[in-house]
Amino acid sequence: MLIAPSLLSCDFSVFRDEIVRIDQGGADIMHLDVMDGHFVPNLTFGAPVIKKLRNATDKPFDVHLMISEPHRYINDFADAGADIISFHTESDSDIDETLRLIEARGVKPALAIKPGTAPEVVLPYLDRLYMVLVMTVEPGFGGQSFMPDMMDKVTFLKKEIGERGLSTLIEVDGGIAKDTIATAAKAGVDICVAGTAVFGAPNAKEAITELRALCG
Ligand SMILES: O=C(CO)[C@H](O)[C@H](O)COP(=O)(O)O
Ligand SMILES: [Fe+2]
Repeated sequence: MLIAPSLLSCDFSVFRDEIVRIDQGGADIMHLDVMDGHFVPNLTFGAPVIKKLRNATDKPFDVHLMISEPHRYINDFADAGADIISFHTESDSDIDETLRLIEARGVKPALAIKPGTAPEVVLPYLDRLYMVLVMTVEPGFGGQSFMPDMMDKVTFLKKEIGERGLSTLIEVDGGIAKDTIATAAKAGVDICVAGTAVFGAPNAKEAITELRALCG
């Protein structure tokens, strides 16, 4: 299991130091939540901020776009140093065109689905995807409760990935904590995003170590 702390819950007044802290704490991937106040009712940061932070770590930058028109900004996030770009199937952008923009930049493409979205929507694109992001809360805010019934989507997608002989990864995002991560691990999740569970803990390194250990 790879642990991807969500910087959404970090202390933004020392954003760079927070990245260094979780890098040294054993984070595998840096999860960066981009929100536009339109696709979701919250605003965070964009490509210029990510670009300035890119040299704080060598770990991959996993950019989760919660924006209405992701296709308009793919080049900006690629220029900023994104390693993985996830965008939502529920956005207004054409999925095929947006994937092509990501592929053209050599960035790893991922599709994200909200809790109300059926996993079947990603199937036509599965063989092009590095990862599928299954949301386990409604996107927009950290600190919400994990939705265990989303694991049915993980099981469904893992089966499809296996049958097609693909290596597409499954990431879950929202409410991952000490009491929920084993459920995700059992379902076959490859990457767990954790915001509150890492940044709300007294010691981020211990929190990351404990989360990983709970996966068995
Ligand atoms: O995409 C997100 C919210 O839309 C965040 O990545 C997610 O909520 C992480 O926070 P937490 O672990 O506190 O639930
Ligand atoms: Fe996220």
